[in-house]
Amino acid sequence: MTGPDYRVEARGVLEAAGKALAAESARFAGIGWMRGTSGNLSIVLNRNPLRLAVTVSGLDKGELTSADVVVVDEYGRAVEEQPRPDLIPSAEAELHARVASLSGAGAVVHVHALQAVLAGHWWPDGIELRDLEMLKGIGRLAHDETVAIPVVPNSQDMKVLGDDVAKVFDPGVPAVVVARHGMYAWGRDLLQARHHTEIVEFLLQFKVETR
Ligand SMILES: CSC[C@@H](O)[C@@H](O)C(=O)COP(=O)(O)O
Ligand SMILES: [Zn+2]
Repeated sequence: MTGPDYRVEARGVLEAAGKALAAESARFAGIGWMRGTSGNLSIVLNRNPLRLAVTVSGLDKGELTSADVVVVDEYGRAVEEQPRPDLIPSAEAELHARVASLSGAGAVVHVHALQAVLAGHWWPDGIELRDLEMLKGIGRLAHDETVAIPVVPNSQDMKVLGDDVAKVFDPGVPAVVVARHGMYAWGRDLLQARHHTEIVEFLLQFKVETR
């Protein structure tokens, strides 16, 4: 393992990740993008083998604590060696791992943000955007360039969802909409993943409201 050895540094690393994930969840819940138990977040702890700290499943995302975090592998399965092996990782942990692996991102955000769901409804084959200043916030041009946010159909099978995301994955677009479900966005760290989430939701709201 090239990153932190969980048996030695595990608790400190995981606690810091759990603290960051809980704070970020509360932030997204506060703006209505993680209503109820919806949404989940992850931070990549190690690349090879892939290990992510992911939020636990089924809790109110506005009320997570730093302990509500699980270490998962590339299939989203909880690894054996961790402080709380009894905790259940997010039902979507496998998709987080797939996105992290496809994109090389350091953090992945999944929110049930309404404009993403509406845009996925209107443009199920991809959402085209152009000539908007906010496109610069996802590393694209504000003028004369068309950027398409990919859309995949929803599924309860994370392998199917992951394969669909892989088919439409664009390394120049740090987000994908899951139709009738929500949005995944990612970045080099949790802060950039947050920024991408906020910017894409803004862009999608513009698109929906000007259709
Ligand atoms: C109303 S939450 C629906 C869930 O199935 C899922 O889509 C979600 O975002 C949260 O799942 P979780 O397992 O708590 O991470
Ligand atoms: Zn979801």
